[in-house]
Parts: sequence; structure tokens; C-alpha cells
Amino acid sequence: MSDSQLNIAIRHTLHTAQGILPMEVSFSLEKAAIMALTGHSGAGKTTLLKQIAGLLMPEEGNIKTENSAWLDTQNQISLPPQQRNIGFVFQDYALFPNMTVAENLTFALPKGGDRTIIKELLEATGLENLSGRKPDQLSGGQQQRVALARALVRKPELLLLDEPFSAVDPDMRYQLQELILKFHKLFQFTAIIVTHETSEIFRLADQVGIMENGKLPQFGPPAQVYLNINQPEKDLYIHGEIINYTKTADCIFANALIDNKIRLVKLPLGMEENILAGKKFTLSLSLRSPEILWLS
Ligand SMILES: Nc1ncnc2c1ncn2[C@@H]1O[C@H](COP(=O)(O)OP(=O)(O)OP(=O)(O)O)[C@@H](O)[C@H]1O
Repeated sequence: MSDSQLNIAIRHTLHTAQGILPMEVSFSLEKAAIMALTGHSGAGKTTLLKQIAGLLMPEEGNIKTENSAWLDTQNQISLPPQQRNIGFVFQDYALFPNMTVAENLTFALPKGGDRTIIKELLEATGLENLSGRKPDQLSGGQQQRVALARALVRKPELLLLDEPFSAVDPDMRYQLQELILKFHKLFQFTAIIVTHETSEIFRLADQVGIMENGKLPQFGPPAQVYLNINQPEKDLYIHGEIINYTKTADCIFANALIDNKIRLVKLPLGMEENILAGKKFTLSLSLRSPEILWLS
């Protein structure tokens, strides 16, 4: 086994409206990587998340983390969901309606667990003042913040998010993405997020997997995957701030602060006056003619 934190190999038979579809997926993720999982409806994304969480048993496969085997069908190993160190966030919040925000979080804490995590999560989500409210007294975005906080109470090593922001407006979506990045920095979990939004994939993910008919034919860093696939895509606009840059004979390499991460960006010559250190910028990453390449 490689030194990846998460190794997944699964075979299953999907029963679709069109008939039987063999599912075959394998990939590895480094510790603390964020993977986006995307692809057409019915491709098998939710099924895969359920198999990883232990909510659905695949016919054959292995799921191994750094320290344990969650699934090894050959050796009849399949840990129940509560023994896999996982947090799960669904599209529809799935909060307990009869419990307050604080109670929803406390419910997720193991018996005798340290309650300081609850305070920490309420603070980080800005929900302290709402901690006594029940879910029906919260907006969709606030409910999703509670769902995210609740998924992190046990400090999971893997966070699974199934289209978590599809029911909120674009502004709230942006804020929730910020919150994921903030939590990721704090807790360093590995994450798999199902999303259909290309900008979200570029904003959050180190790796993207595109699922098609139960398979994962495309997997890799977003820039690599999207620049390789032969399909027209809309341009992306990325906001950032240049920290410094180096000029070579045929291009410019710039370190830029983009969404709280330092990224190396390769730019064409002739952009010098646009990329002075400290200057805020918007890069247009054209996926059709990639003259500006996102490198890391
Ligand atoms: N337990 C199961 N066993 C076999 N097949 C299943 C099972 N659950 C769902 N399926 C089928 O597998 C296919 C993939 O479903 P899934 O919900 O994983 O797709 P998806 O990629 O998440 O789609 P969407 O983007 O619409 O949520 C569907 O045709 C579904 O009917």
C-alpha cells in the first residue's frame, strides 16, 4: 500500500432505470486532501459516498485508511459506520428538528467527550447567539452551518459532503465554502465533496474525480483534468493577490494568494505591469485556450 491516507477500490452492480450498470472505482487520496466528485446524475456519486461511509455494502472491495481497514471483503472485514472515523453532510441538512443548535451538536459528541469542541465549533461558525434555536428558526445557510459543525464534532479524519450547498443562494454558498476552508485549516481532515459547480471544484479541491456510468475515468488535480478533457467549458475567473514573481525566458511564475492558499501560477510574458507584488487581480483561466495555467 502507498503512503496515501485513503485507498479505495470498489466493485458493485448498480440497478439503474436503464438496467444493470457495473460500478468499478479505485483511487487514493493523500492525508488532508480535498477531493471533488462530479459527473452526471445517476453516475454513482452518492452510492460511492454511502459505500465509503459504511451505509451500503459493495459486492467487493477495499477501503483502507492510514491506520485501519474499514472494508476488506476478501477478509470479511466491514466496519459499521460508527467505527469509521467519518463526518457526513447531506444536501438537506438532516438536523434533529426537536433539538436546539447546541443540542444537535452535543448529540454527536461521544459520551463523556470533551465539550470544548462544541464551543469551538459554535464560535467558528458564528452560531453562538443562535445556539438555543431550533432548526425551523434558522435560514437554510444557518442550518447548513450547523450540519457542517455537527459533522466535525468527533474530529473525523474523513468528511463526506453530498452536494452540501445546492439548496442555498450563491452568496451563502461562497460563505459556506469559506467555512469549509477555515475548518479544513483547523482540523486537517481529508474530504470528498460531491458538487456540480466548476468554480467550487477549483476553489476547494486538490483533486477532482469525474464519474461516468459507475466508473471514474478522470481523476487528478482540477487544472490537469479540465485542461485535458475535450469538451467546451465556460471560462473561470479567479481572484487573488500576487506575492512575488520570477521571470524566465518564456514565462512568468508568480506566487499568488488565492482563497487563502499560496498557489504557483504560470503566466505569459508581457503581463509584468499587471502583476506587481501586492496587487489584487482577477485571472481569467480559459479552459479552451489555456494560456494561463494554474500549476498548484
Ligand atoms: N443500493 C443500490 N444498489 C444498486 N444500485 C443502486 C443503489 N442505490 C442506487 N442505485 C442506482 O445507482 C445509480 C446511481 O445512483 P446515485 O444516487 O449514486 O447517482 P448520483 O451520481 O449520486 O446521481 P445524482 O447526481 O442525481 O445524485 C442509480 O441509477 C440508482 O438507481
